Amino acid sequence: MIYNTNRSQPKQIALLGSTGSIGTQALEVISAHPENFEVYALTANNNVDLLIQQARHFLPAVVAIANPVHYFKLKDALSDLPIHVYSGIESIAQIAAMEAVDIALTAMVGYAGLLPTLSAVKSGKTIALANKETLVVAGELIYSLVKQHHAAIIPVDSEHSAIFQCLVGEGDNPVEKIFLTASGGPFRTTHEDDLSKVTKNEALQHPNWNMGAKITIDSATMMNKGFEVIEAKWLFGLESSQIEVLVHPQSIVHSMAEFADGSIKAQLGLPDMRLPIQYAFSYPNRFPSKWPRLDFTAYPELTFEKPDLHKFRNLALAFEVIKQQGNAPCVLNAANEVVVAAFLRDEIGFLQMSDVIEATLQKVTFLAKPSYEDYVTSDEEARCVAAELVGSVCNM
Ligand SMILES: NC(=O)C1=CN([C@@H]2O[C@H](COP(=O)(O)OP(=O)(O)OC[C@H]3O[C@@H](n4cnc5c(N)ncnc54)[C@H](OP(=O)(O)O)[C@@H]3O)[C@@H](O)[C@H]2O)C=CC1
Ligand SMILES: CC(=O)[C@@H](O)[C@H](O)COP(=O)(O)O
Ligand SMILES: [Mn+2]
Repeated sequence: MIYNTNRSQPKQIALLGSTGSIGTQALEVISAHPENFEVYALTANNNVDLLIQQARHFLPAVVAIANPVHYFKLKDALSDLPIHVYSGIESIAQIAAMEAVDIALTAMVGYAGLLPTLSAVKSGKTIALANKETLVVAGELIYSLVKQHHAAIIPVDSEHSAIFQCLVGEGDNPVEKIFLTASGGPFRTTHEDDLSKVTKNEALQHPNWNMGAKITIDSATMMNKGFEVIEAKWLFGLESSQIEVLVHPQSIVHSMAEFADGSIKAQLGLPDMRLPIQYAFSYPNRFPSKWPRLDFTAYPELTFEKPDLHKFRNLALAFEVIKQQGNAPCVLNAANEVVVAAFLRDEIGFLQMSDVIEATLQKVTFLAKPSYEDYVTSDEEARCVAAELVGSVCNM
């Protein structure tokens, strides 16, 4: 079988966040299909050594480092190669819009993904979206621009890829409801009273997935699932009442979609992000893979339970902000980035993260119909409020 469908040239991929967990796995996918995919651009923030190594191996047309401190080291290290070198987040946004780019993979973490994603959308690109924070912050704006510029967003997040795969072939059949599965994180069975004592190292031990530090903490607090509810709302045009979170500790059923006749489709597989990344690149085709496959007999029990919204207050807060809309999800995201960073620096405890987020949501000015500039100022205001609450300095 020939998998290079309808194309004489490999798809040119801009890997935004190539040094991270998603970025490095995306490079494995590209390496496995050199006839179909080529690296056009690589970007990072601080890990200049890995970026240099990746650039020398994959020979992209362009590389960029967000933190300008590393620019000269990067430039010097690649001076013998025909690679354009840039620095700053604006240059990453420009790369996402470059003519030659077929797919922009947004694999950078956090609010930093917003500007490059907006740029890719405004250029009508196909975006393989891993950076869920962009849709949390500004989902409404992103989707109005997607429509206007005929861009396409293909989800990479495992749950959303699962639902996307369930929807293929359904045409106009409406989805009645989706079930977003959640592992429950490392503290699923920890008693609520003991959460005040859990450590950073315990929180960084995800039961099923090996991911970057920020999303791993988000999984431990279940903020990740709250973000994913917001992400699903925008990706699939659903009301929050149509989205149910189901704790599924095995992370084998990646999510499910229920249709008008009561039929439920699920997508299953081992917890391995290479599959959703590859599908986002190959869609609407499926390419072969050599990664390990699911052996059902190794998982004789697939279990499901309701999430505990009292214990995991971040998930409850995410449902609250969905009701409020406006800039509330943007504030939620900014406060969360501040508290996760503070928790990772051992400055605050696990439960304080929800306290600070809740207080920040109460203090920041609510805007019902935010523009892009409003999102920028809301993000800044929320970061300052949250920083003060955790006892650190606001740098804005
Ligand atoms: N990891 C996973 O399995 C999954 C991740 N996601 C989402 O994908 C995104 C990436 O996650 P993950 O790969 O785990 O994260 P990592 O922390 O492993 O990697 C983040 C990447 O973003 C870059 N980066 C960080 N800050 C900035 C910045 N300010 N400007 C530009 N680039 C920046 C990093 O560069 P450097 O290395 O130089 O710091 C790195 O390349 C997140 O939004 C996450 O929620 C979604 C589903 C699953
Ligand atoms: C791999 C992936 O998509 C993560 O978002 C994962 O879902 C995190 O696990 P939790 O279900 O614990 O949030
Ligand atoms: Mn996910």
